[in-house]
Amino acid sequence: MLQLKNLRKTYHVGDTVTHALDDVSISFRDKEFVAILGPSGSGKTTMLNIIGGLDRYDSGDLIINGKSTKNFKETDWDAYRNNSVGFVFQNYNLIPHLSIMDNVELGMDLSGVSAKERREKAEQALIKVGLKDHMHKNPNQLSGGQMQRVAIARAIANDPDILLCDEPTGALDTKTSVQIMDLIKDLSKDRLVIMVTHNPELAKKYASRIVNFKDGKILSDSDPYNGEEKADSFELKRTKMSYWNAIKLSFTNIMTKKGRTILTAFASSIGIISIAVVLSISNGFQQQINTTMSKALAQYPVAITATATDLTSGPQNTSTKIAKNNGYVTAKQDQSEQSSHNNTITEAYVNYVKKINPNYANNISYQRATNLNLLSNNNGKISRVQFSNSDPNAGQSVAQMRSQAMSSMGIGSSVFPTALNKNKHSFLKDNYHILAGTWSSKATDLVLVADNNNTVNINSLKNLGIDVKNGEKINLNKLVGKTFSIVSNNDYYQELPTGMFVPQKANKSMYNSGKKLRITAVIRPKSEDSMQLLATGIAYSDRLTQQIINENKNSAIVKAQRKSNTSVLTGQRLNKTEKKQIMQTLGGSSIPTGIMIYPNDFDSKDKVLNYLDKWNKGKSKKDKIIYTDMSSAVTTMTGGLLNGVTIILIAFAAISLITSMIMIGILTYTSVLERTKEIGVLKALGARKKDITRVFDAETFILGVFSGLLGVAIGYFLTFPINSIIYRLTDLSNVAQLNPVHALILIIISTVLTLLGGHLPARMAAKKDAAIALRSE
Ligand SMILES: Nc1ncnc2c1ncn2[C@@H]1O[C@H](COP(=O)(O)OP(=O)(O)OP(=O)(O)O)[C@@H](O)[C@H]1O
Repeated sequence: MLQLKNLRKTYHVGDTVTHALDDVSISFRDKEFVAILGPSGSGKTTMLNIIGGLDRYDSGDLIINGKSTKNFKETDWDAYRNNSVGFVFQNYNLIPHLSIMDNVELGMDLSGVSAKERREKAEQALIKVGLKDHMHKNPNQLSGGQMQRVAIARAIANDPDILLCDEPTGALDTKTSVQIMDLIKDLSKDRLVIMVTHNPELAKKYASRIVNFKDGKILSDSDPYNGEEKADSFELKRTKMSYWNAIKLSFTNIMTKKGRTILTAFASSIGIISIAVVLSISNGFQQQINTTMSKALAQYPVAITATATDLTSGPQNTSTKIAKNNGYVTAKQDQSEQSSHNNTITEAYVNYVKKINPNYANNISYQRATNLNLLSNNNGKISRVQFSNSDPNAGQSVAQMRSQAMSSMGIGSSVFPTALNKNKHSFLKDNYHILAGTWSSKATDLVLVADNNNTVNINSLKNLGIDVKNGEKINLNKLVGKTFSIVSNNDYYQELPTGMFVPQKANKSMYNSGKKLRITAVIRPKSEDSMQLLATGIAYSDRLTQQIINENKNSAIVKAQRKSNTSVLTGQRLNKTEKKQIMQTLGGSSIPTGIMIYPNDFDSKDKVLNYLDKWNKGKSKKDKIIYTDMSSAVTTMTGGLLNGVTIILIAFAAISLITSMIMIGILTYTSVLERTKEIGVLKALGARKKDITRVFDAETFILGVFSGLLGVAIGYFLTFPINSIIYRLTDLSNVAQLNPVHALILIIISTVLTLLGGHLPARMAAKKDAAIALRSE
C-alpha cells in the first residue's frame, strides 16, 4: 500500500513561491488504476515524481508498504526507484543510441540481474507490449506508439509494484492511444497504476479511480481508500551499475558522434604526439652518444701506470710578465716534473682493483714486464722467438720505443683484458670478430690480431720465426693451430759455477719440456674505432702470464737474484728500481707494472673513478695511486645538455597536454548537457549518483585511451620523415626511435589526464536533479 500523508512541496523561484503540493493526503490500493486529472500546473507531475522517488517532498510523509520514507537515504531512493517503480513518460525517453533490447534491459543492468535472465525478462516484456517482431530494431526505427510500448516494456521488465505514467498517450493519435491504454489497463490487474492525464474521457473509460487536482490540492477522489496501515514489510535490493555497462553505454553514445570524437581525440592527442616525438628524438641521440662514448671508452680505458700526472699538484704558473731584476735567480722544479707522480702498485691495490663491481667495469688488463721464454719448432728447427712487434734485426728501434710508449698507455698492448664476470661483456668478443679459428678459452690459447685491412706487423711474424717478406700473403690455415713452447726458468737458464746464469742452448728436449701454446684464432677489430686496442700480432690472456709467474717465482734464477744486488745475468750493479724491474722480468714478482680498467659504459666511468678515488682517501701523497682517465679528453661531450633540452621541450609539449585536458573537460560538459535526458532516465531507472559519474568517466576514459593511442601512433609514424631529415642533415641514421615503454606511459598519461579533465563535469552530471533532468528538452 502507498500512502501520502500531508505532503507539501513548494518551489521558490526568486520572489515567487509555488505550492506545487499543498497538504496532500491520499492512499492507494496495491492493485488499481488511478487517473489523476487537473489543469496544467496543478501539481500532478510533481506528485508523480515524488511518489516515484524522483523528487523529494518538503514535509509530510510518503509511506511505502508501511515504511515511512522520512529517513530514506539517497541510496534507499535509488533502490526504491529501481525495484518498486516503473516510469512511463509522455515523450517515451528512450536512450536513442542503445538498441531496443538494451533500453529495456537497462534497469535490470542496474539491479544486477544476470545477463541471461535480463535477456529473457526483456523479451517477455517486449512480447507483452506486442513488439515481438521489432525486438532487434533501434528506437529511431519505430513509430511513436511502438516507442511508447518500448518505454512500457522497460517500465515493467523488472516487474515493479507501481507503474507511474505521465500523460502516456499525450503524443499519440487516438487509435494508438486506445491501444496503449488497453495495454496499461491490462498491466493494472497486477499492480498499482497511477496515470496523469489531461483527457477526462480516457480517464473515465479506463481508470478505476479518478482523482482531481487543483492548485496542489486534491479536489475530488472517485473511490477513496482508507486501508489500515500495514506493518513495515518493505524490502529493497541495492542497485549498482557495472563498469562494463558504463563503458558500453558511453561507447554506443560516442559511436553516434564519431566525427566529433575523432576530431577531439586528434586535437587532444597533439600534446602526446609532441612528447612522443621529443622523447624518440632525444632517446635516439642519447643512444648515439652512448655508443660513441662506449667506443671511446673501449679505446681509452682508465689507466694506472708507473708514473702519472697529478693534476691536483699545486697551481700552475701561467704568468708571462717579465719580472724585475732582483739580482738573484730562483731554483725551480719543472712543472711537469712537479706534477709527475710515481705510483707504487702493491698486491693490496691489485686486489682492490679486482674487487671493482663488474657492472661498472668488467674488463681489466694488466701490464707486466715478465719475459716469456718462448721457443718455436719449425720442421725440427728449434729457435727462440718472442711476441713482439720490434724489428728482430735492429736494436732499440724507433718503432719499439713507440710501441713501448703506447703500451704504457694501454694502447696497442698484446695482453687482452680479463673479464671479471665471465657471463658479461667479453672484451674480445665485444670488439673483435674471428677471421679463422675459434675463441680461446684456455690460458695457453693465443690469438693473432690483424687490423681492418687484414694486415699484421711483419716484425711480429718474423719474431715468431715465420720467414716472410714485406707484402707477402700468409694463408690463415697456416697460422691457426701454430704452436709454441714456453719453458720454465729452471729449464731455460743454466747456473754457472760463478753463480751467474746464462740461457741454455735451445734444443728439442728444452722445447719438449715447455708448456705448449697454440694460436686458436685470427681476429680483426669489428669497427675502425677499436683499431688501436690491441697491437697486431700475438695477443694472449693475463692468465698465461700469471701461470708463468707462479711457475717461476721460486725458480733458481729468481731465488739467486732476490738475494743479490748485482744482475745474475750481466753482473751489473743494480739500484732498487733496477732490481725491482729485473725481478719482474724474470717472473719473480706478480705485481703488474700497469693496470687498465675498461668501464662498461659512459655512466659507469664515474662510478669506476669514484671507486679508485676511495682507495686514496686518507693516504699520504706518496702512497696515493693516481690514475689517468684517457677518455676524458675524448668524451667531454655529455648527455647533460641533451637532457636539459629534452626537459625544456617536454615542458612545452606538456602545455599542450593541459590544453587537451581543458578541452576534454569542455567536451564532457557538452556531453553532459546533451545527455541530460539520459541522466534523468537512468536516475528514474534507479541509477545512483556514482553510476552517473561512472557513465561519464567511462566516456572520458574511452576518449583518453583513444587519443593516447592516436597520439602514440601518429608520433611513431612521424619518426620516419624525421629520421630521413636527420639523416640528410647529420648522416646519422634511425635516430628517432619511440621506446615502447614511453609509448605505454604516454597512453596512461593521456588516459589519466582526460579522466581528470572530464571528472568534474561527470560529477556535475551526477548531481543533476532527476525531475529537472526529465523535464528538460
Ligand atoms: N523545478 C521547478 N521549479 C519551480 N517551479 C516548478 C518546478 N517544477 C514544477 N514547478 C511548478 O510547480 C507547479 C506544478 O507543476 P507540475 O509540473 O507538477 O504541474 P502539472 O499539473 O503536472 O502540469 P502539466 O499538466 O502542465 O504538466 C507549476 O506551477 C510549476 O510551474
